[in-house]
Amino acid sequence: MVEKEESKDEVKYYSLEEVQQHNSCKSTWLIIHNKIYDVTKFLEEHPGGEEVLREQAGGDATESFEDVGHSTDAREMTSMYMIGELHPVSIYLCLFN
Ligand code: HEM
Repeated sequence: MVEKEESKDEVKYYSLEEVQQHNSCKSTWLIIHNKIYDVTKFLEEHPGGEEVLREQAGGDATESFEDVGHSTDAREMTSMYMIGELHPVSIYLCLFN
């Protein structure tokens, strides 16, 4: 029987609270455009340095990510670290609180 290694069409949703727990160098998650990225293994490789990513750890890095004006290559690279999306309820709460 052939089994799929992973199902690409299944989106994993995380709440803002879950993302906020991953704010250390042991586990560093970021939100960019409502998508969640685990950049723990990328910290040392990031051309813009580790520090800028750490500053945003556990939170929404969309504005700083866009302010830098990342290249198309950098944008494509983000998909390697995407682990899921921000839960719609968290998006709603972020917008209206
Ligand atoms: C998964 C997320 C990210 C990826 C894959 C990524 C990737 C990259 C890459 C490939 C570069 C080299 C320049 C380019 O190609 O544009 C770069 C530069 C840089 N990045 Fe990121 N980046 C990410 C997130 C962030 C975030 C959240 C910030 C800000 C908090 C940031 C700040 C910077 C800075 C300051 C530079 C240096 C720009 C320069 O020297 O001109 N990056 N990044």
